[in-house]
Amino acid sequence: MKVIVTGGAGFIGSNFIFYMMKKHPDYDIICLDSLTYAGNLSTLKSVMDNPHFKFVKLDIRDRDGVYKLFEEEKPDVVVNFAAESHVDRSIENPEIFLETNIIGTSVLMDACRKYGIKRFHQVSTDEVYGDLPLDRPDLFFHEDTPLHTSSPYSSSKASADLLVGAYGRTYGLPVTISRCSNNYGPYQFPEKLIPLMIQRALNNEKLPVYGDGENVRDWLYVEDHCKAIDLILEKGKPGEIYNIGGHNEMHNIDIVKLICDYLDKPYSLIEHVTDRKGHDRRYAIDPDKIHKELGWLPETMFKDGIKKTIQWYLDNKDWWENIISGDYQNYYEEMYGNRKVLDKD
Ligand SMILES: Cc1cn([C@H]2C[C@H](O)[C@@H](COP(=O)(O)OP(=O)(O)O[C@H]3O[C@H](C)C(=O)[C@H](O)[C@H]3O)O2)c(=O)[nH]c1=O
Repeated sequence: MKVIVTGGAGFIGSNFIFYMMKKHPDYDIICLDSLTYAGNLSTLKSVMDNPHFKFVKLDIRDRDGVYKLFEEEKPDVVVNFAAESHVDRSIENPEIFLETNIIGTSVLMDACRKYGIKRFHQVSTDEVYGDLPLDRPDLFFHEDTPLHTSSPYSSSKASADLLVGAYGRTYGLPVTISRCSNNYGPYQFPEKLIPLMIQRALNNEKLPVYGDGENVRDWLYVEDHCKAIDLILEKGKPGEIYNIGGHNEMHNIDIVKLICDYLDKPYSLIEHVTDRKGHDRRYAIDPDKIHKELGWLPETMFKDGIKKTIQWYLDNKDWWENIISGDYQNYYEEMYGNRKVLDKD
């Protein structure tokens, strides 16, 4: 089995490569990644010399490059993790989100059509469903919940999902889609809530919580997510969508306080700042379908996953210190500097 993993030098993609190489040591894995700011070759150093692994630096928008790769490699399966994924960046600069997330996905699927494929799997997000109100804890996203996006990021992912469905129906491409909730774990780029707060708390820097901090996210340990995708590749039905949630809803402010507690840092570091534009209030997935049909359930309790994650960032300071130096630091200071500190009451 030959699997192309796009975006494999990023957070979820790299964790998926590690998971697959352990679970299926006989599979050949090709990582296709353009190494944007969020992709890191150093993340993949433990697999670089494995004869079943190959890294190819390529942008999924590069049609000629993608076709050439497919012609040479004749992959059986493509799992598309490659995406611009950060909501705040999409609000500042939507264009690259549309190009990579929509056009890039269509280029990959055109290559699949041209060279043949057993499965094209699209890694998507629960953000395509929009948000749920805080005062209706009885409501959850289901696979047939209407798409109702808020940000340029989620709109680009929803557009890609629609295209994937269309390629399945019109061209008979064997496609599946998964929509996950918020992932956390090792190798996450420190612009996302959990690693950002860990890294800043360790440096005794202010912890910027958007708005009142009551927004809810459903946290999924990245390895559980990887297991679910592997199951979908093995047992999922072409044409189907599977939601993958952690069944673990938490308010942002509680996560930030928990990180302070683990790192023995004072809550006085926490600063409520201008809210994200269009900020989704609550995400919550009902994982019933993937549980009933494929037997998947999240295995990692949040209290264990967050401990493992914090410990990983403590043990791998070199990895993230390297990443946040230089350009990223300047970018972050600019973004963060634009946010006003809100009064406490
Ligand atoms: C960076 C940051 C975030 N936040 C808030 C904003 C959100 O309510 C929550 C999580 O934010 P983050 O940007 O880490 O993740 P989401 O916007 O929920 O989106 C993430 O999860 C979905 C499923 C994807 O599909 C996205 O690709 C992924 O980025 O913390 C703050 O309060 N302060 C901060 O400095």
